Amino acid sequence: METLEKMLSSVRGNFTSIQLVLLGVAGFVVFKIFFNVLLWPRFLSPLRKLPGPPLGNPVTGVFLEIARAEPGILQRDWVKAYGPNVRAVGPLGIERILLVKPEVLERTLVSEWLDCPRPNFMRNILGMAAGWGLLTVTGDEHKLMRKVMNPAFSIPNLMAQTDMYYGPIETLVGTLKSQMTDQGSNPGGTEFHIYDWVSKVALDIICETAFGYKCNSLLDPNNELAIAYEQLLNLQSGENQAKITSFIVLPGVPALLRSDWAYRHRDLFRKFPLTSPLTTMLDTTRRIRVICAEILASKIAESAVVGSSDTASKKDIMSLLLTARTSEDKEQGQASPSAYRMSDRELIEQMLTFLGAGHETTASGLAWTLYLLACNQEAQSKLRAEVSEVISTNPRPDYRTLKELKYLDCVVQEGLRVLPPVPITYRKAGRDLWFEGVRVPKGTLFTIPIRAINTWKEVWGDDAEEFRPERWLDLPPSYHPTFSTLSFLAGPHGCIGKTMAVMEMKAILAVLIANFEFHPTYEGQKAKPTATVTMKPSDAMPLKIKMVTCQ
Ligand code: HEM
Repeated sequence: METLEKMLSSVRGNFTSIQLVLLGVAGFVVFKIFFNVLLWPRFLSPLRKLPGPPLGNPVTGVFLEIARAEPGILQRDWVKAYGPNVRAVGPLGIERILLVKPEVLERTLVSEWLDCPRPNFMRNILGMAAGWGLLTVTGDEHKLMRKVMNPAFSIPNLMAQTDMYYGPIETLVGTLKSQMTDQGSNPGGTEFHIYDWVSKVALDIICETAFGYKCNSLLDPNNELAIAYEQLLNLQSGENQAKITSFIVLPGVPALLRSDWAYRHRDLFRKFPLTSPLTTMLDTTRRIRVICAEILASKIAESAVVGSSDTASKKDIMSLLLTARTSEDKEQGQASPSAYRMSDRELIEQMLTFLGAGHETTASGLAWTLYLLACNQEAQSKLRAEVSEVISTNPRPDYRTLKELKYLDCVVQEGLRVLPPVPITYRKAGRDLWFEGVRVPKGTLFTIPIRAINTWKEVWGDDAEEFRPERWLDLPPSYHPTFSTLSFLAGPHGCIGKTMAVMEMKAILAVLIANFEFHPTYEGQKAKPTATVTMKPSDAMPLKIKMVTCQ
């Protein structure tokens, strides 16, 4: 005892108190890193019993492999190799488990969704790129916000909106036809980067259905919103994504990036390689917000002048949210403390969310489906036979007619199943949970490998990865109506725009397939998906198009 005291006092004698505190902090940090990166995942975690890929380098874990792979494919390979309960260790020892089985997905996405929120890094990235709206809120705030928005996505409203799709679709058909004529007759077909075109038509449709705003990106290359939005989308390379993600996870950064200071000093970010994409992101999202604010202001002014009945007659989502807000205010004199009243600022964030969540996803879904049809001429001809019969007599089929086109429905479901625009999503354990007898510690990351789930051979059979629309006419007994395809996810955070997106895709495909034939640009053309927020074609999907001569 005496010797120990002597040792301690000799140690104390050599250091000042501040040095001792610093030494203690440094020792704690080194131990914490050692514990998190090596001890916990390798020897202590209850999840270490689950099968999975080798832990790899302690600093990066499986991160580099994931970053290099085609989106969703590595996860699919893991499920094939290790079964549905896979554990993988990411950077700095952070553990993740893959959720594939319907029982576990049901708990995470539906019955225990409040205990399995979106992880902060995901909310911050979505908030930066797609507004601080429905995609970023959670818990009670989410429940209230979603309740206010659900009526805008109701079937009667979607029925009323369907006709709005056809203006942009007809413009697209006319533009493609005139470009084909300009390029002279080409028996093999004219090559188009199809993603760029469906992206424009999807932007024009979402602007009209969400805000009643004519963006006209198909015809007007100078439209402010289209330009700002295109610049924002161009940021979405894998490299930029990695830079933004690694910066945004640092403490305090999301709050900093939301501040006016960050916007005013946005040029500073350009000077450092890690933060360089943020300058464009801050600039473009601010420009989009300003345009959205102008649209909103004109709607508010319009409803004040001509009365809210005029706004009420409009079917775009923003007018509906505004009408709901105005009538609630009238009913209550002022909103009761318990009622959820969306402020102007929140409405603007929602507009950004609809643009972000509703545009690129639909455009990617269309591009992939057209590619799959180009590679499967038999399915394409069968679809043409079905849609041409309708389009030849009724060029603008309504909601009910589109819904009744059985093969079109099979094609859309199958395209979204095989190449889902959102190939992976994440949740985290908000508390300790038990899955299949294994304790899942609070903070564990859940990977929901949508692409792997959609093509899981245990459910879909040996041809699970093939595009075969007919399978929807005779579903396998192992098919689960909610959890066997998760292209739109499920549960309270499932896609609010699902029916709208499906109807829009159906209308666009019906008209395009009735007017054009789609072919690969070379034999054996392969899809080239790139990992951004959504999975889109890295080559903008070149396809050859020919006009359909007789219907
Ligand atoms: C083919 C097209 C689409 C696909 C594949 C798709 C897919 C998804 C997925 C997978 C999610 C869940 C994300 C997550 O929690 O991890 C989601 C959520 C969402 N989607 Fe879509 N979406 C599409 C179109 C649309 C459209 C057209 C809109 C609106 C106009 C929209 C609005 C939203 C919103 C607001 C959420 C957040 C819902 C919530 O958390 O309550 N989406 N979507």
